[in-house]
Amino acid sequence: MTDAFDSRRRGPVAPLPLTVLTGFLGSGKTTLLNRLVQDPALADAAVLINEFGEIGLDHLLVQPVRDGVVMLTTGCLCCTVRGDLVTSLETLLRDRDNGRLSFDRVVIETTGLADPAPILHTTMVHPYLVMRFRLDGVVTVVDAVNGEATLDAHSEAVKQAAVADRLVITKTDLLDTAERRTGYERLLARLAALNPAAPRLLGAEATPARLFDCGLYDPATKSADVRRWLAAEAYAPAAGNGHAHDGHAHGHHTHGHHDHDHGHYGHDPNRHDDHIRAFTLATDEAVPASAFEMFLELLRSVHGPDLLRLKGIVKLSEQPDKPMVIHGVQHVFHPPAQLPAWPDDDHRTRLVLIVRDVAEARIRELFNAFLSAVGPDRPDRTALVDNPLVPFGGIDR
Ligand SMILES: Nc1nc2c(ncn2[C@@H]2O[C@H](COP(=O)(O)OP(=O)(O)OP(=O)(O)O)[C@@H](O)[C@H]2O)c(=O)[nH]1
Repeated sequence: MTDAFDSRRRGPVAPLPLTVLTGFLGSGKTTLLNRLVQDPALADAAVLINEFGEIGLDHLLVQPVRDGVVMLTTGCLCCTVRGDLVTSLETLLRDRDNGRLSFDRVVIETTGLADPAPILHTTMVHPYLVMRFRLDGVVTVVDAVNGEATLDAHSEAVKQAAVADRLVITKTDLLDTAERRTGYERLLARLAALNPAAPRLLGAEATPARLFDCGLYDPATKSADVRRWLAAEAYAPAAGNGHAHDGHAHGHHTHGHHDHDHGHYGHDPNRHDDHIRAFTLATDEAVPASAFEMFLELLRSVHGPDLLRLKGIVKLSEQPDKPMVIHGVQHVFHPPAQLPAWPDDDHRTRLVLIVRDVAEARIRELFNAFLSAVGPDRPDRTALVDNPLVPFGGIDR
């Protein structure tokens, strides 16, 4: 069957949660997966890996199901990626639809050097896959000992940390010298600044319960848990719009309480993480759908690759009681979802952004311009979009 409808249930099939597991070369992804696949909590999962060999499944009493797919005694399916990822996912879905395989979630392990964004794009942009999967979250593995050096040397590693919903810290057992422990403290502070909202889980804390279901929908309540998903409180205060949060990291699973100073620490001006900013925008004001769409379009077209992550809940003028939830990774946006009601008493538009090499003030100004909260020295919305002489004026870097 090749459409999104399951004839047995006569209706659209609920999209399957998809988790992307990323992390730098040697950070411990395979070791983590090896532990996870043995957990009965992954009995309903299909895990896509590059090679069975890497994960050393031999001792787990595997049962080959078909070429490239084995089932562990726990019920977890391990599948090697054959050809490209899209083909592998389509084949898996076909097998599931035909009752040949049974799974209710998918985990994809990326190769260490990979920028996770293309994988997210693949599943969020593909016209069929986007109907069948919903992004549950990005899990990024970071090595406690080598993590700092890796962040220094590789901008991809910084990006992997910045787009994560969960950070798993491995190799803390190797923090046996004062020097390593100090380096580790610095690493934690850097991760907190790069990605304030992502819980940092140490080795054994990285259980399926904490790694999965970090998407918008809470499977326990079958409703959207916007507060948890957005975690806006974890970000630095949303200064400048009068609706600032207090900016403290939410306490659970975080280790050490570090001030979020937007990455303005350290002495090396070329540090990759100094290029990353994480912040929130918030407002009470409702925004017309067309204006908000245009705001996103401008963000996307001008800052696309540098817009690492954007999540938000938006109060539209047309339907202020039914907020819209948006979710984007770089220039790709998940189809927006409309909620039947506000999930709690906080009825403000809140956007959380993680960007690279874009001044926070620029995006804040653009946002305010679209809200028509025009300052004397700022272009208003009309000037931004209607003035042919100043195309996209005022939103350069
Ligand atoms: N001491 C210690 N070693 C670990 C830990 N996690 C992983 N390792 C070791 O680190 C090395 C790399 O781990 P892998 O799990 O292969 O890392 P990976 O991210 O899959 O590596 P690539 O597939 O090369 O990207 C292996 O030798 C592991 O045994 C840990 O928590 N503590």
